[in-house]
Amino acid sequence: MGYIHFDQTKEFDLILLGRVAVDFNPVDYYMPLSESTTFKKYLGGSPGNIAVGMARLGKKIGFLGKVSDDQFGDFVTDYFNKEGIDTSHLTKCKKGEKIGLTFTEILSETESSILMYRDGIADLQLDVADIDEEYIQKSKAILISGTALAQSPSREAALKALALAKKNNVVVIFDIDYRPYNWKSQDEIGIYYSIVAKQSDVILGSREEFDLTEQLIEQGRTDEQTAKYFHSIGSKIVVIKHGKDGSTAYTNDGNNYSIKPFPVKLLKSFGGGDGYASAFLYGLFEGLEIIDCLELGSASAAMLVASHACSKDMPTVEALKGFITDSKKQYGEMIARV
Ligand SMILES: Nc1ncnc2c1ncn2[C@@H]1O[C@H](COP(=O)(O)OP(=O)(O)OP(=O)(O)O)[C@@H](O)[C@H]1O
Ligand SMILES: O=C(O)C[C@@H](O)[C@H](O)C(=O)CO
Repeated sequence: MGYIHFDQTKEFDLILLGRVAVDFNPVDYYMPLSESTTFKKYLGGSPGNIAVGMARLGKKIGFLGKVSDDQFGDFVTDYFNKEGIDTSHLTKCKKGEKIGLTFTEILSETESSILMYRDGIADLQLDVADIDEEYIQKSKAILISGTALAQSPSREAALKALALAKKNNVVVIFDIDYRPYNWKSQDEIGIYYSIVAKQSDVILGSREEFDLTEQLIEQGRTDEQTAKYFHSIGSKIVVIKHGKDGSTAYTNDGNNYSIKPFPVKLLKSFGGGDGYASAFLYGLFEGLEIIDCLELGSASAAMLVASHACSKDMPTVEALKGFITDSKKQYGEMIARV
């Protein structure tokens, strides 16, 4: 059943709004970051990773974002260009703002942390003047990444993009994407996350991220109560993730579909969410059944937590489907289906 109507006449499948950053993942991992000496550099930033993931899956992707006017800004822009992602609206800051740097600490297969350098950050300089209605009109959907709401002027830019998407019948996808670093207060998180979530067709987040979103609406909701609420005000699909315990998609016809993680040898515990989002959304654009979209998302997530990188290790359709086939051969057809 098609829960989301995408206008097939549009040039872009998805335009993402938010940060693109630079990840430095230690080569000498399974030790404290303070002891690591060697790192690999990758494009990073959750929406940046999702953009790469969806481009790898063959989707036509645009991006609304700001980067630094330096070699790292060039790196991510060139990377997007090589992946076929439109960078016409990925613009450079003019006052020396710096791109986000993410140093990851991989203590063990299951313990990781992320040290973010985000002072004077470029991506939060996205301005309402950068939000072009003609660009948004060209897309089936936009994805707003929650961290873009953390500070002005990016906050107002994201809200303008939201308003223009609604005005032009462009599907709105909200990846809640909570990163504490740039938020000034819990109240601001509740205010701005709820504004966007209430107007979104698809919402993706962990239970904790939905709790933050609902803190000024009603606290302590169950997943079912959360989904029912957002469906009652217009959301079509609510996806609630529970890490290694899997995830569930709630659709506005009252059905829900759950998926478990694919068994995989973990290398790191982060990056799964970006693989999950890119492959799940790919499935939606392909018009697949929700359970098939979830299976793709769960498989991509597993591939990402088993990899050293996020963006660089995003799978192609062939690799993703090969992983699923191999997993089912090894563990059984229902390995991830609940
Ligand atoms: N140990 C694991 N083995 C296999 N898959 C996993 C594991 N941990 C997480 N995943 C997959 O990754 C998905 C997303 O993970 P999680 O719920 O942590 O989202 P997230 O916090 O947004 O991820 P990220 O670390 O990218 O921000 C899970 O729903 C699951 O499918
Ligand atoms: O989202 C971030 O800013 C961190 C990313 O750069 C990093 O790749 C990650 O943790 C992805 O989930």
